[in-house]
Amino acid sequence: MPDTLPDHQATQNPTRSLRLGVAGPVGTGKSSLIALLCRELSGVLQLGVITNDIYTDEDARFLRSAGVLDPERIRAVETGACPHTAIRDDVTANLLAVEDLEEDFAPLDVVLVESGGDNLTATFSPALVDAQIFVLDVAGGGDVARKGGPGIARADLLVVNKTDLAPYVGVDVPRMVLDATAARDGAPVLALSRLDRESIDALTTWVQTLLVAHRAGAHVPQDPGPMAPHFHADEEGNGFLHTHDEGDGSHDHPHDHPHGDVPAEPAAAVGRD
Ligand SMILES: Nc1nc2c(ncn2[C@@H]2O[C@H](COP(=O)(O)OP(=O)(O)OP(=O)(O)O)[C@@H](O)[C@H]2O)c(=O)[nH]1
Repeated sequence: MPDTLPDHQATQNPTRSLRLGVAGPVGTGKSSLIALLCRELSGVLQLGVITNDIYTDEDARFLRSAGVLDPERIRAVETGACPHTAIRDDVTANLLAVEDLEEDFAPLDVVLVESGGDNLTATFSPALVDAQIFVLDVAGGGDVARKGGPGIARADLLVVNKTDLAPYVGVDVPRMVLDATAARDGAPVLALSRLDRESIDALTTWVQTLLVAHRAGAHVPQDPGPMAPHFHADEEGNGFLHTHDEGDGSHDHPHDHPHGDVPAEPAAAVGRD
């Protein structure tokens, strides 16, 4: 736990929070990790949460029903058929949501932004978040961290979640952490379980230490780089290859769905890879 958290008055912009992204594949525990942070830190920090879902507010509803934060401080962005585009290329809808939250509950310390459950390489734009956590779980297999993409390699923190399940899925957690640390050139990797008090304390300490660095101007947001090309299924059971190489939301498939904004007409099938 850091010794002191400088208060807002000491910062250049008293209404500007630390914006912290949480990304990772479907079901690895992003919403649960955010709920955990809210439960642990809402007594000492002013928090807000933005969730991204394709065309529901399911994650926001889960978090509101968890009763860990004033429901008014949890807001949903419906992202349309390319959920990662809203956190990577066209971040407007998310930025507006973050700024509204910061204004309505000023001064906020931390705004957590959850990406829609998405593929293995989803990354946030540094235009949207100051830092990002990438969440894997042991159920995805011990190899996944080693095979990783830009989120795994260059997020500010990699979480290997649900370590309590490791004995049931035959994963060697210390080995997985070592592999992940090597894939990240030594950047931090945290083995986490909601049942393991020590790991929860390590997570909250990491966030508070980051907040101190952010307020001191010592934290420099990193761009983990563009997402790797990935596949989306379409309604006919075919699909298209989707890239973010140009960093402007452009990609190589014909389509009529919106990017990063509330969808006018949600598509029926979206590939989650
Ligand atoms: N055993 C165990 N289960 C966990 C842990 N953390 C989360 N889970 C469970 O994992 C499942 C998925 O968790 P979520 O938080 O919904 O995952 P998510 O990444 O937000 O899911 P999407 O938003 O659908 O991508 C839920 O059933 C959680 O209860 C943990 O530490 N241990």
